Amino acid sequence: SESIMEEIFIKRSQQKKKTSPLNYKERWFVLTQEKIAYYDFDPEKGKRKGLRGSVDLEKIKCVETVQPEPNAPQERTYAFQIVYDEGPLYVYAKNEDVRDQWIKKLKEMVRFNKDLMQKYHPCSWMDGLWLCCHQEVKQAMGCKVLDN
Ligand SMILES: O=C1Cc2cc(OC(F)(F)F)ccc2N1
Repeated sequence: SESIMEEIFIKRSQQKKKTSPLNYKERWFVLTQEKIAYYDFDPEKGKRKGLRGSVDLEKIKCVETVQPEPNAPQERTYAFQIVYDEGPLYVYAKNEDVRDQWIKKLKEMVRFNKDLMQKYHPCSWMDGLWLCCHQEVKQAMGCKVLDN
């Protein structure tokens, strides 16, 4: 189905091993009724290229802001997390307004999902541990209660 929102975000790769380097790539994100997908794109032509991945909205368990990583560069200030059954995904917006628009819309679209999280991690998973609570199990229950 047609797109609801589109945006260029930086995304953080999933770090398979705590010793493997993290990398950050600019991707073209497209939100539709059933999924959030991201693509490679040509910045010169402003053209979308290949699909790189997607997450079905029904698999999402949490969409929240996340604290910037320690010493994050300015382009990774406005961070948010999309948590699904395979773990957390980190996305960085160019400003607070764009980030908050996407979080608001994603929350609205997943509000009836089953197994939504009641607690989340306010900091990211990095190098084998949660930077908020220092638990070393990626599936560890969130350490902060979600209000409202
Ligand atoms: O390795 C990956 C794959 C990925 C996808 C993504 O955005 C989402 F949710 F798929 F739309 C955000 C971050 C990452 N990191």
